[in-house]
Amino acid sequence: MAVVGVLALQGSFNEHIAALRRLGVQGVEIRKPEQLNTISSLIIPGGESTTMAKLAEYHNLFPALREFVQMGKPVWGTCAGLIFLANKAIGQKTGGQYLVGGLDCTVHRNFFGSQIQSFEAELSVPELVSKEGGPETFCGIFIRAPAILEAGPEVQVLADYPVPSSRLLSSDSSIEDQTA
Ligand SMILES: NC(=O)CC[C@H](N)C(=O)O
Repeated sequence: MAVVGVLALQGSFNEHIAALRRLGVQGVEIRKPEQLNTISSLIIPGGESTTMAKLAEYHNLFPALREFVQMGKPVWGTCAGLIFLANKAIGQKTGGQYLVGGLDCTVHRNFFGSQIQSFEAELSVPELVSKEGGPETFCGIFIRAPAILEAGPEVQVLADYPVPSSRLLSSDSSIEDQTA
């Protein structure tokens, strides 16, 4: 059975392990730097990136996570996990937070607002359909979701969500986000 590591500090790691199980893949909880040596791919789940970063720092995970990414091993980031993987983040709490980096993009931490503004939207995924078949759209679940505001030339965008230009203006990078 294939094995995938799931960073299990905070957030939806159980849900990711359950999703892997449904696909016939074993998810292994990762909490310590040395455990990264036992896996060849990793998922960083959604949750709360500031809290997750503090826990990762406490467990001295950042150097090992950065090395894992730099080795070119596959890493999937969901929501807070995406924030971890971004080279640059804006809208952070005072003092900022550590990032793993490796994904050439700028992410806005709480671009779509607070928890109560969470929503679902059908996203068109032509690239996935042409490669893998399946339905034309994918249901995106935006739970206090971050947004990628800029992506480097090597980043392949599989789906996007149109936002009103007023929203872009109100997500000024100089404003620190205190919404948690
Ligand atoms: N669903 C999520 O993972 C939300 C992430 C959240 N915006 C954060 O900063 O961590």
